[in-house]
Amino acid sequence: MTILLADPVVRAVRVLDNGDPLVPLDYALGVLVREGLARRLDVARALLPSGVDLRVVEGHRTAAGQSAIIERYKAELRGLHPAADEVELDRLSSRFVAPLAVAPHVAGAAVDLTLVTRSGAELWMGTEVDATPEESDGACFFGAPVDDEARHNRTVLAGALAAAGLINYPTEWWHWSYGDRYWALLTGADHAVYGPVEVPAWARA
Ligand SMILES: C[C@@H](N)C(=O)N[C@H](C)C(=O)O
Repeated sequence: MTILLADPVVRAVRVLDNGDPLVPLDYALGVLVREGLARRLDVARALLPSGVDLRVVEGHRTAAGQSAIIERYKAELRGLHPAADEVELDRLSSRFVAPLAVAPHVAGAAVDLTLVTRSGAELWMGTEVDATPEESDGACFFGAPVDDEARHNRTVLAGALAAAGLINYPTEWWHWSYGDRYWALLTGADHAVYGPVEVPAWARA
């Protein structure tokens, strides 16, 4: 059964931040991630079939950016589920966006990504990156019944990223992380190694 990011077991995981800095990815303009994650993405890239590469769409996200996505999506959910209380809204929204307290992107520990050919064409994955459960009728879930091409490409993506030490958030085929609380919970690590981190001065506009 999928553990959602709103589940209290995620928040209960300890964080002992190892202080890895945020670093830019030279193959993804404007994207910052923790150094340990960047190294693992390099490993994953090397494991991909010839002619296929990662397109990293997003890495570190500010707390304000995370909160804005939460508020926007919760407003949509309130319209769709007028009888839902706040606990249920938190649960539903965490299928698509993490609660701020445990947000992997805010820790620089997560990437949203897909696969591209050498010429930059995106491979078919069954949905666009960031399609909500409602927009995609559930096809955004990694294990959803998608067509053979999308299943093959999701399997290639997962094979490289999992071998490099990342874990997937099962409600989003494109979301992978290393070092955050969710990663620690799923891998059985004693603690998370990345907590919330600010954008360094050198990277601010
Ligand atoms: C909003 C979506 N792109 C995303 O990043 N979701 C994950 C679960 C997150 O908020 O960490």
